[in-house]
Order: sequence, then structure tokens, then C-alpha cells
Amino acid sequence: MTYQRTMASILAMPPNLRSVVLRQLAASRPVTVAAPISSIRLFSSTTANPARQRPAARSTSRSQPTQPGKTQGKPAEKLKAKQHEKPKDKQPEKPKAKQPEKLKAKQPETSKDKQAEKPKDTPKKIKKTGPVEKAPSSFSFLPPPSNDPNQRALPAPAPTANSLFAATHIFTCQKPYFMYAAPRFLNFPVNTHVPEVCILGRSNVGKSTLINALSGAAGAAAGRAHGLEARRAGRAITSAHAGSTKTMNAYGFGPPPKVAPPKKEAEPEAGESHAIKSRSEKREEKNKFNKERKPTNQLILVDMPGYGFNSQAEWGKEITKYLEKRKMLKGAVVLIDSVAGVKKDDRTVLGMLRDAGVRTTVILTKADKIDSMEEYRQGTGKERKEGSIGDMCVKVWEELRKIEEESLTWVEGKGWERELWVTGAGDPRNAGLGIAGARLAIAKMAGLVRDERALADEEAPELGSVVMKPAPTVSKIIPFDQIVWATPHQGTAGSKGSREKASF
Ligand SMILES: Nc1nc2c(ncn2[C@@H]2O[C@H](COP(=O)(O)OP(=O)(O)OP(=O)(O)O)[C@@H](O)[C@H]2O)c(=O)[nH]1
Ligand SMILES: [Mg+2]
Repeated sequence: MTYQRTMASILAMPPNLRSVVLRQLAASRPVTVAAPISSIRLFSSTTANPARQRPAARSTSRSQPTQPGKTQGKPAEKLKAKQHEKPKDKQPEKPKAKQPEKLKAKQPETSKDKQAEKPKDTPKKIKKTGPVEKAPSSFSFLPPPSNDPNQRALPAPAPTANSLFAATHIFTCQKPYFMYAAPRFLNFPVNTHVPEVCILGRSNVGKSTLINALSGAAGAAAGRAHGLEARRAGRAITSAHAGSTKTMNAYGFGPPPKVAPPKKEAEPEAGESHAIKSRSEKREEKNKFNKERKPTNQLILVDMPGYGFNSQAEWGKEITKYLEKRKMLKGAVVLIDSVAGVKKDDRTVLGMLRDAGVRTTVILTKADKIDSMEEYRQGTGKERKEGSIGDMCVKVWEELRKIEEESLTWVEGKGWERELWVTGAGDPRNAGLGIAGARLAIAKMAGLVRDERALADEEAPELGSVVMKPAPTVSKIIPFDQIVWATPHQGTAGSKGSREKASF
């Protein structure tokens, strides 16, 4: 109130006196008096003036009227302090602490330390692993002559590079193709052109692993193919548990064979009434032809479910049908475990092959579980329990000779191959032990590759020929190149009720 009264009295003064009084007041009380006056002037005089930019000044003057020195001094001090701090604290830190350390630490590491590390590490690695022994890619044994007193298995002469190369090319020129899985014989698609070889053996003997190794999968990878990824890559699924393969799975190898386009049947001449076919006959013929698809590969391998432990009850029936009726079956590969040897189930299956007249080759698997490579080659390596791999071969020949006694056609060198092939398909240390040899054995049986070795008592089949199994009716040689795609299927697969009797 006093303030308003003084102001009113000042305003009532004459203008000359008023200005003098105001100057004196301003000199004596600079802040407390001047501030309210300026504010009054501002609010009264401004209409559209953007004087709101100044409330900070007003607020400071109003809120801290009693400490003018502090309000003015503080920001100034802070600014000064900040300006001085920055250059002092940061600039000297960079060159001293960070940059030189990094440079010193990095540059010499890349150039000098790495060079210095190499010679230190390499000898350590060599010491740990030792020199890697190269596994023989082909490894097989032949029976001794009957007059040999020792009766020891003879290491077979190595196949020629040409034959090994030709066989390897079929299996590795392109990735394998998983064609189909047939739970029963009736599920097999018709095949009248592509040679087929089936892989038989007890559960867990290494059938699927061998198929993978044939296509070029290295050691551990061949024995550890699981899931969809393996399936997409055309690999056979493997497992350490017996009974993993439950259907008859077909894998295609090599490029599609060159086959002639289907030939059109000659038009029946006028007057030849017997040449005219009914509609139903024509439809049936057409269906028969359509059943067979164009071949996708040069060779088909059929991975069979294992027999013995954990095998399927239906196995015997379906496999017997396949062995007896499959038209393009050129042979069977029976796998026998190098350590376990020939078991009762193996004898039964060899008997089935004999009865069906299917050409048979025996391959010993898991040979890496027996002794060293050098002893393998010599046939003298001692197996953990029973003997060397050579001794195992002798036992296998004895078994085969017993089984052949009941047959006239399925005999040594004709029904079954004398040469026993040794492999270690799933060996993680020596990938590919005997695999090239196994490829040759299979391709030879399929009639796709000629074995160029001059085996004393066995005639090598001609290149590109297919030796038909010694079945009672068919026993002729059909050159593969002469196989004509258009040949209509002769079986009775299409007719109702007779499918069981049909050969595909
Ligand atoms: N060390 C070694 N292990 C092998 C070899 N071959 C296969 N194996 C292993 O034996 C196990 C069985 O292999 P598979 O190929 O699945 O056997 P399979 O005969 O197909 O078995 P089923 O499908 O059950 O009939 C896997 O764990 C493989 O890694 C081999 O040559 N050496
Ligand atoms: Mg299997």
C-alpha cells in the first residue's frame, strides 16, 4: 500500500520534479524500485509485443530479489568453469590415454605377432594328431587256390585307375536323388530300363552309411545323416540305433540314361481285322505305358530295412517278392560286419538270394574297427576278438560255399562274386576306406562299368553290358545302349487281381 501511495504522489508531481525524484530513487534503490516500474510499463504499453521472452529475467529478479549478486554470478562462473574444463580435461586425454595405446596394441599384432604365432602353433598340431595315414580307396581279397596249404585270403590286385574313375564318376558326378520310399513291393514304381542294385544286411551293419559314402559323403558325415536337410541332399538317414530304415528306399545315381523316344506302332493295314483293338484294350495299353516315368538316373540303389534285431516282421515277405519279381534287379550287395561276421540271419538271406537267382556281392563293413591300415592291406591285422580281416574273409567264403551247394546256377564266380570288398564307410578318421572299390563292385554288377583287371579264372563282362540274373527263363546279355524306352511293359501289372504276380 505504501508503495502505491508513493507512486501516486510521484505521478501527481509536475513533470520536471517527477523526473528528478525518480532519478534519485533509481540511484538509491536500483533493483527494488526499477523492476516494478519496468514491469508496469511493459504490461501496460505492450499489446502485440512479444515481451514474453523476458519472463526469465523477471522471474529471477522477483524470486531472488534479495540475492542479486548470486543470480548474476552463478551462470557466469559455471560457464567459465565449463569452458576451462573442456579443453583441459579432454584434449590432453586423447593423445595420451586412448589413441597411442590402441595403435600400439593393434598394429604390431597384425603384422608381427601373427607371423610369430604361426611357427609356434604348427608343430603343436603335428605333435597332437600325428601324420594322417591315407586310407586305401579300394580294398579287396580273393580266396586262395585250393592247393594252398596256408589257406589265407589273398589281397586282390588293385583295380585299374580307369575302372575306378568310371565307377566313381557314376556315383559322384551329381548329387544323389532320393526317388521314393516303398513300404511294400506293390508300391514300387514300374521300372523296365534302369539297372537296380539292392543293399541288404543286418540292422545297424551300415547300409545307409555306405550309400552316403558312395555318393561322396566323408566318413563321419556319411554315418551322421539326419533330418530333412539330409533328405533334401539325397542322403540316406542313418542312426546308431538299429532299425532306423523302415521302408525300401530308392536312390538314383548318375545322369539320366540316353533312351530312344517312344516308337509309334505301325498303322494296321486294311483287311487286317485282328489288328483292330477295342477301346478298352487301347486304354489299358496307354495306362501301362504311362505308369513308367522317364528315367531320371543311370543307376538305382535300394536301401533295404535291416533284418535281425529290431527289424520288421513283414520284412521277409516283401523282400522275397522284390528279389523274385523285380525285373531290373541286377544284383544284391550283402553287407557283413567285419567284427561280428556271418550270422544266422545272413545265412537265411544268402539262401533267399540263391533261390531267387540274384547275383550277389559281399562287402565287409566297419573295417576301421580292426587294427591298422597296413595290417589291413597285408591281411594280417589282428581283430579284437577273433582274428584278422583276412581270416574273416575265409569264414565268409566257407559260408557262401555251404549255401551254394544246393544250387546249380548260383555258384562261385557266377551266382556270387569271389572277390570280397572291405570298407569303413563311417570311419571318422579315414574317410573313404575302400569306397572306390565298393563303387566299382556295384557298377560292375549293374553292367555299367568293366573291371579291367585280368582275373585269372573269371571273364570280365563287356563294357556297357548287363548280365541278367540266371533265372530259369531269361539268361541273356542285353547291351545297355540298346535298351529302348518305347518297349511296352510285358508284365500284367495293370490287370486287376494279378498285381501280386506282376514283375515291375
Ligand atoms: N566306425 C564305423 N561306423 C560305422 C560304419 N558304417 C556305419 N557306421 C555306424 O553304424 C551306425 C549304423 O549305421 P546305419 O548306416 O544307420 O546302419 P543301417 O544298416 O542302415 O541300419 P538300419 O537302417 O537300422 O538297418 C551309425 O551310427 C554309423 O555311424 C563304419 O564303416 N565304421
Ligand atoms: Mg539304414
